[in-house]
Amino acid sequence: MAITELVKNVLQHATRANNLKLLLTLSAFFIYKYRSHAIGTRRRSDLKEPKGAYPLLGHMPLLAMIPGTKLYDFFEKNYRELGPVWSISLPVIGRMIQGDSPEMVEHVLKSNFWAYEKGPLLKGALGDLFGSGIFASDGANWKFQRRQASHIFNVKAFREYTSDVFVIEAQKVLEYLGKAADAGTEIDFHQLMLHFTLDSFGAVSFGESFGCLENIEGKVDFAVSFDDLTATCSDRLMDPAWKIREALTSVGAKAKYDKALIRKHSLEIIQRRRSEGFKTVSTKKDLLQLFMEATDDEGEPLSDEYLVDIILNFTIAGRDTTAQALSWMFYLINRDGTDKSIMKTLIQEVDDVLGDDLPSYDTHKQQKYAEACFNEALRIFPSVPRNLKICVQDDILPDGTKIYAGEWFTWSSYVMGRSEAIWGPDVLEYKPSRWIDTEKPSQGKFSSFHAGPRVCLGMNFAILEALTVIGMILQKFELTLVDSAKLPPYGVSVTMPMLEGLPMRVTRRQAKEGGGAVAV
Ligand code: HEM
Repeated sequence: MAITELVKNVLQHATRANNLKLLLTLSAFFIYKYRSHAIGTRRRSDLKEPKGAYPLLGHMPLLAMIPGTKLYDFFEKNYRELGPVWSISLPVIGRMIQGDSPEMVEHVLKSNFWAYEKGPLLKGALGDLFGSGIFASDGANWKFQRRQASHIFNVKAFREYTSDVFVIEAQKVLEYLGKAADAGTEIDFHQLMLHFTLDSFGAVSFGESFGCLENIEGKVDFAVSFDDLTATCSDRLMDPAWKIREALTSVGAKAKYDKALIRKHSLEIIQRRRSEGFKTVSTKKDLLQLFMEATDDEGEPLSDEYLVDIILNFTIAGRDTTAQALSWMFYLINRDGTDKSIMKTLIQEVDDVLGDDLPSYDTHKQQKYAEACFNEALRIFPSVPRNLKICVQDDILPDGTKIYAGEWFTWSSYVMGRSEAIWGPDVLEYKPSRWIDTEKPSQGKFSSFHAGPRVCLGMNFAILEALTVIGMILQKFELTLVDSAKLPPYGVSVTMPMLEGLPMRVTRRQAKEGGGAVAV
């Protein structure tokens, strides 16, 4: 009753002049309240912040002005100037507390795991890509998928199956390199690796390659839609108004089209598998078959839509990350200033371990130096350079910083991988030897594969895939950068793509007595 009276009163006095006064008073109130931080966020004068916050908008204008190819440099600069803990506030998204130290990362991802989640904002932005798959899920749904997948990834037959797939797909890479070497044409190594990992994933997931390596200069619809949708979803993470932007531009319709194409293609494969059954001459099964044979907690088989989500999540998780790491590794080894003995040691190991033979599931365990090269590249250019989790229970970080429910904890493996305090004075040097005969760094120190209960499930899978293709390429070819002085610009995404690819030249290795280089 009292409210009705109040509303009546306000309406009676709601002249144009009064409305203006009310509006001005409210605006003044909000501008004063949010004078140094974004609307909707808590004021945190206890935290260091980069200069340039606006009333109501917080750091949004500052972030919007940073060119995409300099985003992580902004984080690195703040780390140097403000220390490992600092914060920004953004409208709609909220307050982000950056904590770039191994202790903080271990605290959030391991010790206090249940106080942090992916949260609805991430699910909304990435939902078209991830659906209800493992990446965007929390709680019971995440737990169920993690349990299923952990089991499957440990099945020996599956590991052997993947190993065979990588060899078959890497052979197609060699054919392409052979042609480029003979014709003397430059290649885009980054694109080649993206094709290799997508085709390998097609074969591992669905039992059939997507055919990208057979059509390198052309376009495969699935791959194009997959890339475009990944880029669209990544852009959403930087733009609180993405829904409006997409509704007003053609981006929204294209995202719908891409999502429909990818899902239709995946569903067709699943339905074909259901009607025709799994044809195999051995005991080896692909990922789809293993998940189709799995049951949920009630003992029911998984639905087709759910299977699509699961398989697509694995493809997204494993495709770009591994291809990017391989590309940055070949860049780092060949760039000006890198010790030339690194490549020689790597080739020597390939010759010693593989000779003229094809790699197998067992040989990759002996490629210790190649694995060190791969990890060292992931330290300097982590495939997931920046990450975030939303706090769901008030918490205190190891340095005493409070973090309240609804605020984000963010961290950057890119920044930590370049920190002298964490890695020592030679941090910017590409130095695989730091991985040899030393204790494995903690997950907090080397966080490129994440940490704690949600640590990357495909780490060994990625290493196996990488070592297979590295070994097979170096058995037969020498690769050099077209411009060894140029740092390839990175693109802003959830991962770390090379914006302009990686132009390389390729020559055949000279045949050597006692094995090593042979003709393709
Ligand atoms: C160099 C290659 C790779 C890197 C650097 C990498 C890194 C990561 C990172 C940082 C995460 C955490 C993401 C997050 O939750 O925000 C992650 C999660 C995950 N990765 Fe990888 N990954 C790689 C390859 C792979 C491959 C090949 C697969 C699959 C075969 C895979 C499967 C997964 C899955 C399923 C998760 C989600 C785990 C969970 O939420 O419980 N990854 N990976």
